[in-house]
Amino acid sequence: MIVAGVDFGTLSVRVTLMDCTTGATLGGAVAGYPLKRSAADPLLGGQSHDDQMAALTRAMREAVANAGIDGTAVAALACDTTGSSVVMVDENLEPLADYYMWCDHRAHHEAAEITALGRAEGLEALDWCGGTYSHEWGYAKVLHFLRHNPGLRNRFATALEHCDMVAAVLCGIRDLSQLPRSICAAGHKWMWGAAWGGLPPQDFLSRVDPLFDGINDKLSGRFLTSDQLAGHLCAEWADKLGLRAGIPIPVGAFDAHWDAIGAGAHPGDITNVVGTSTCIIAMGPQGFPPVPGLCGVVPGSVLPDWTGIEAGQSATGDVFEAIAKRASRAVGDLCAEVAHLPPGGSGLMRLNWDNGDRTVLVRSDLGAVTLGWDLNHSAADEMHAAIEGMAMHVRIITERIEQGGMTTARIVNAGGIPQKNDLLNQIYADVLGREVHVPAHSPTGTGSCIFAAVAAGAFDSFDAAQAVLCPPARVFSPRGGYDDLFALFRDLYFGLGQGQALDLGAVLPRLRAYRLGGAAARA
Ligand SMILES: Nc1ncnc2c1ncn2[C@@H]1O[C@H](COP(=O)(O)OP(=O)(O)O)[C@@H](O)[C@H]1O
Ligand SMILES: O=C(CO)[C@@H](O)[C@@H](O)COP(=O)(O)O
Repeated sequence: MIVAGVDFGTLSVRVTLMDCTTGATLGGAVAGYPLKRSAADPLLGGQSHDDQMAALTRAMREAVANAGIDGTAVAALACDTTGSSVVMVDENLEPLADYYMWCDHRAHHEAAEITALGRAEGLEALDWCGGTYSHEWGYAKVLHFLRHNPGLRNRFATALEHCDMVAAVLCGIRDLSQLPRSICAAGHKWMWGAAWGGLPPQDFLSRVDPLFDGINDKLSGRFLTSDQLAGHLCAEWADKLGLRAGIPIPVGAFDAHWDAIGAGAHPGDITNVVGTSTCIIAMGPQGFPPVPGLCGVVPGSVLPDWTGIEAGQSATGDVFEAIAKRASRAVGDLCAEVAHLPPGGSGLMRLNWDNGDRTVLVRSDLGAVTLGWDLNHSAADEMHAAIEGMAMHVRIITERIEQGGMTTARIVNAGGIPQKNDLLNQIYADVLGREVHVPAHSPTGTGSCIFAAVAAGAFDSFDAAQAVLCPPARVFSPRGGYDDLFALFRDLYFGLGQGQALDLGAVLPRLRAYRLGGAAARA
């Protein structure tokens, strides 16, 4: 049986075709679409629905062609997308404007208003999102749209997450009350929770702004986990994509969540999806509580019977890229220069707040701090400190997840960067004091193939599908040496991050000692 996994990223969509019997990838293709930015409005990150769907058509046809199969042999199709990437539509599901992509940050006032009132009123749903409503999330974007587009308010019928819009369009769903609503998207970005009856109370939203009156009725639909079907491929889109009408399409979800499944993660594992930024995904037991700073905790968001936990770092590869660019060097070259350094050997400690802090401080206003500079430091030293800083930040997040009652089974490094940077994988293992499991080859698209395969009935469990479709793992074993440095990092992370004064006289000599120790170790 052959299935198609579709992964809508920020700049392109990738289609992957896999054989469920052998686990082989038969073919794949990528097609791009523009992310609309504006010098006049630097917070805007827009994208056209038509551009996305045209790219899907191109990528699907190319993938089928290069796999050398007949498109009618594809037995199911599943789509993951970024999020919260939101489109406002009319009653015919026609977009009223471009998507507010996840990286669109125009709605920061609206998010702050939701957070302030939610905290003042002790809104339970907010606790499950980590206690702060983000400017990247759905309700903030809807309110921004309604405030700034008075002429379109009458036509506004509903808003959809990208994964739900794609599924609805492909299935030809027109009845708004039947729209698929991914619990992954609704739970992590729209404060949806079965425990409090679904969306947050309408009267709370109306108190944020009367423009929200009636919004929850408009957000109706079938709120489902991704083991359930959104529907079946409609004739119109079967024709466009060159596939067979009627094949099943499961409810979609976010890319990072399905990346974790594609990388072979199981309940109890913590998966770092390391790319331009990092999404950290875990699956805890049922009953896992809300934990401050984790955004968020959503039963069923990754796998149906487990509690999905999401956390993250606002910039990872972007930080490496910025350091390399300032030195007119390549990231990989700088890493090769410092691959031999022992723990703390650069003598620098870097708090990677270049794009704020998503987890656990939840402060978008922070900027990066690097301590310990002397006249001999190079960009390569800073790169080493940046990788160590990322790893130590991951350890803080891991500890926070464990405070909720999860015992970590394995650390999995997924996403693009672990495929090209073994120094990073090794430092993560050393800092975390645990084995780090890295897929032996890139599993991009494997997650969506797994959800498609289960929808098609090729496997009777996600475990069984992962056993056949996921790549084996390379394992990086911990060499230790980081516990003291991490204790210092943790003091600085919480101290500086929460506005406490810093005793440089106590910190800098310790960093210098690490540098000198490193030099001695090299001699
Ligand atoms: N050798 C490398 N080591 C670490 N990061 C790298 C390396 N080469 C490129 N990068 C960074 O990887 C990021 C892209 O990550 P990737 O996972 O491929 O994409 P995305 O996050 O868009 O899915 C960029 O920020 C880039 O600067
Ligand atoms: O934040 C989420 C999910 O919550 C991601 O969709 C978002 O970071 C997009 O990441 P990518 O650009 O696909 O690496």
